[in-house]
Amino acid sequence: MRTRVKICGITRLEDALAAVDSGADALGFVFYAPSPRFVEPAVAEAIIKQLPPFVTTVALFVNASVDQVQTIMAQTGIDLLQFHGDESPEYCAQFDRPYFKALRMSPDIDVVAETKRFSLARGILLDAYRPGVPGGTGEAFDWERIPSDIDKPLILAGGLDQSNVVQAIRRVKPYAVDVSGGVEAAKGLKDCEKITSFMNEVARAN
Ligand SMILES: O=C(O)c1ccccc1N[C@@H]1O[C@H](COP(=O)(O)O)[C@@H](O)[C@H]1O
Repeated sequence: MRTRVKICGITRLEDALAAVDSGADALGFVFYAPSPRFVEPAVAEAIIKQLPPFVTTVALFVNASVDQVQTIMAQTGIDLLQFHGDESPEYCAQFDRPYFKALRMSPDIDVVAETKRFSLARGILLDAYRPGVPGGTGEAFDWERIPSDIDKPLILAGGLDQSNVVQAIRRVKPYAVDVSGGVEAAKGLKDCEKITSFMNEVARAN
């Protein structure tokens, strides 16, 4: 099966359209104010309204209030929620929208047990662990640590770029890959050539 691609940290329409033109399946919008990729909901709304059909839009949250998630869902019409903090399964499941849960690969994490805990998640995203930083570190983790018996679609993230994504796909065989820093010109600004190269490499791996 073809590996799906999510390009995260979209803040500009031109980056969104470049990602779509290159074949990205999903676009991520970061609604976590401390992130350099934070996008105002009104800006995300304007971008989303100009997208062609059949592109999945994803809202990324880190320990957001219920009210914030609901407000952004209503304003942007986002398709899918990505919870990248310490949210509980009950918290994640309360919204009227499908979600996937990000797990950070801390030294003692039990990925299989955590995946079972988030039984209603549509997928599990695995990201690098750096204490005190919820994500978007640009760092990869040891893919050998990924258990083979995860019973949900696996989204691989963390330090992916054009130089390592083929190896990552062939080793891990994820349902999807998620990239942010690896296709940027500067934090929050995508580089169209890097997006194209990344997408070409994903196609080569499949
Ligand atoms: O992108 C961010 O700034 C961010 C902030 C807080 C939580 C997650 C964030 N991004 C997600 O982190 C992973 C890995 O990103 P990278 O490719 O290593 O830069 C990815 O899922 C982003 O969506």
